[in-house]
Amino acid sequence: MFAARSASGSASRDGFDLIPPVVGQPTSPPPYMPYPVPSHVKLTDVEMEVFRPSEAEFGICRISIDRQRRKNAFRPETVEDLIVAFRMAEDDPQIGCIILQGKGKDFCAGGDQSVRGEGGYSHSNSEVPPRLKVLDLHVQMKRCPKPIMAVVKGYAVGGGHILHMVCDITLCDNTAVFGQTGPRMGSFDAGYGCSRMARLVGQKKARELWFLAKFYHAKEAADMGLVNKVVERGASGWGVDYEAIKWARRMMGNSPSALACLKAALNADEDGAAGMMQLAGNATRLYYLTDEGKEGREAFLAKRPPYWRKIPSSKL
Ligand SMILES: CC(C)(COP(=O)(O)OP(=O)(O)OC[C@H]1O[C@@H](n2cnc3c(N)ncnc32)[C@H](O)[C@@H]1OP(=O)(O)O)[C@@H](O)C(=O)NCCC(=O)NCCSC(=O)CCC(=O)c1ccccc1C(=O)O
Repeated sequence: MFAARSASGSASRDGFDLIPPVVGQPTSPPPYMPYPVPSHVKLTDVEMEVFRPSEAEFGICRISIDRQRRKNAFRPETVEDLIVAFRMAEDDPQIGCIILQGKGKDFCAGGDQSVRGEGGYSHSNSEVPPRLKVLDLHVQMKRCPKPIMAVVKGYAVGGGHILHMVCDITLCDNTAVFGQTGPRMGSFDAGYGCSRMARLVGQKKARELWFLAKFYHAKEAADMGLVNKVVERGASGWGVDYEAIKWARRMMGNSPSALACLKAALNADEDGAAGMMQLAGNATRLYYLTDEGKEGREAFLAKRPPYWRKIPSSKL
């Protein structure tokens, strides 16, 4: 039961107190288990894990880029693994929230420059000129109906910085460093790398980030609106991982369909007709559940005219 509302109101009475306490202590690694990846799926550059806080809750799927020798820079195979991993997490009805992180000390140092050839990134199966397909991954992440949260430690630069910006929420610890390097490296992202950034930090600041290609520490990034919360790393280094579990449980305690529709709505203006289509798809999905939607299907299958007037909701 809720306590009686005080005259002045209270920010702590927002329902969070109804969620059971956080599991585990930040002195040991968070209790993720290997995700049950089917045997026909081979992930070489990405690790998938799962943590379900309790039987009553959805699970959190944690997707980690694992190329630590190159500061988790992504090559074409990494992007393909991420596309597969996000698809699995999105389609899994047991999963309520997805976390994207880098394994080890860094989030991601962008596109792997050592496999970048004359026309793009070399890959045996790629078209000519080769490309990273990372823009396809960005679109997939934005279309995913589940919240995606970036957990950033160390460098999130170049294409790695864009990956965190495309996520719905970003948490980081005080080791995090953010920035674009493209203009120094002979690269740029004129897609979400520009439009999303300008929406997050404003046009002037976005131009500063791209034109100067500077790096920014966690607090500066948070002050600019790139980051939701900076968490003290703590002695163990797991501080932000436990905070991420807390945020995920908080989101997963809310209505999944409400979150999916809100995500689509918040993306809609940036994504033009494709964004409206995503939002509209949710409306059609909900409509299928109405008596009116069912009557249309039943009438067709019974080879009779639909009888709309028997349904009160047809007055709309
Ligand atoms: C991140 C650094 C500042 C870290 O510096 P430091 O701590 O000193 O570590 P290093 O010794 O430099 O790094 C250790 C080790 O990792 C290798 N490495 C780091 N980053 C990369 C990388 N991006 N590619 C390949 N290898 C990398 C480094 O060489 C070291 O290896 P050794 O063998 O020990 O020498 C610093 O590392 C740094 O500045 N890194 C580069 C950051 C960067 O510029 N990233 C790429 C930007 S371009 C991009 O991301 C592509 C964007 C993209 O994909 C795209 C987007 C939109 C449309 C199209 C595309 C597209 O298809 O291109």
